[in-house]
Amino acid sequence: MPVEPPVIVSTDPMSFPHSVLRDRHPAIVERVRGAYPYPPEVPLRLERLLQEDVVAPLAGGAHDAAAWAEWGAGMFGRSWYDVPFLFAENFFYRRLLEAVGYYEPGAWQGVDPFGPQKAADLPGAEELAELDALQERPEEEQAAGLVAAALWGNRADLGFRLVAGDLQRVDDLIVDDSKRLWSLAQGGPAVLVADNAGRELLPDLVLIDFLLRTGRASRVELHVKPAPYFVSDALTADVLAELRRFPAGSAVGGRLDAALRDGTLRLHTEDFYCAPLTFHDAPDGLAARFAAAELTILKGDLNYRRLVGDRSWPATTSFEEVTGYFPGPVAALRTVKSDVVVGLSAGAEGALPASWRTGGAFALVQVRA
Ligand SMILES: O=P(O)(O)OC[C@@]1(O)O[C@H](CO)[C@@H](O)[C@@H]1O
Repeated sequence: MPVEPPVIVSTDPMSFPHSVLRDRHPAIVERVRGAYPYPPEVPLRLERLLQEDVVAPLAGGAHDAAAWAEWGAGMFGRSWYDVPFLFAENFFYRRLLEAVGYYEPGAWQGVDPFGPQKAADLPGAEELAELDALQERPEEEQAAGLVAAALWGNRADLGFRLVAGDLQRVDDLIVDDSKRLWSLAQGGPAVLVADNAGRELLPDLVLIDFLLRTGRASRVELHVKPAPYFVSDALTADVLAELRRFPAGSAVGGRLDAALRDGTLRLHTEDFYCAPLTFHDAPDGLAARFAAAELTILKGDLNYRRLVGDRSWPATTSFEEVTGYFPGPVAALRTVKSDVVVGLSAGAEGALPASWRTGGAFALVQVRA
């Protein structure tokens, strides 16, 4: 295991994490404020959250107050910018749910503050038809097309797009281990840890259908978030909304529906997925699920940070070594949208433009068998 560099914080005003806290979080709050005609205390609480300069704990009485008190030990009373970036982001989303009363018993309980944004981003008929048509192509082509779609979809996360402007196609795969990815899918159980709903989840579902239909996986577990998170992250409700988009008669939609009903496709979630932790701290039950899988596919930027650790790794750090702890073979499919990157060959970074880590134009497929 390489020596661990420092955990990323947001202190430097020129850094990417600083810009997330300073620019992205207020933009997210603004959207949430406009999402529903909330009662007057909600915008007030949201404003208070934005104005808070030192991290305050969750109000007592929350069902998870004790867990957050433990995770936040040593963080409370410090500037949001000086605590680990991973903690600051995770706790921001938890506090946002507190501000909108997501867990408070009453009429607004369980209303997803990002629901309207996610609904507006559900795939249209054209995207569905494009992915449905892929099944007519030779299998090799389907496999390559699905990896490309899975990466392209990951660029479409709504938090990123609030600040990134128009989307373009991912330019370049800076690490492409997709052959190894396919060589690992030999017909056993697989896990896909989802990231965003909408335009990312659609290709993920089609990828799952491909794994099952071609016998590359015997069954698939799709892991989703237990609560609204990072704006567009997929919840069970988002999977169900997405499935309803497939037109009647869609072969892919029909097979996914049948797979859920017969248990070859199962949805799974746990609190860990909204905790400020990396996969090093996955609870035993979750680790056992990964260990039992022939292949775990992790989607997206945040899952990547949680896989390798949210640290300032030199880009040439070995992916194999830093992910050696992960229970079972693992593949990361991710467009690069934050500073954390490992597994590049020597000299590769020098050929990339200055904004390559955060611009979302580059992607990687990395695998550890
Ligand atoms: O995990 P995802 O959806 O691919 O990306 C999440 C993201 O947009 O949010 C974080 C910054 O807030 C970064 O990890 C990344 O830029």
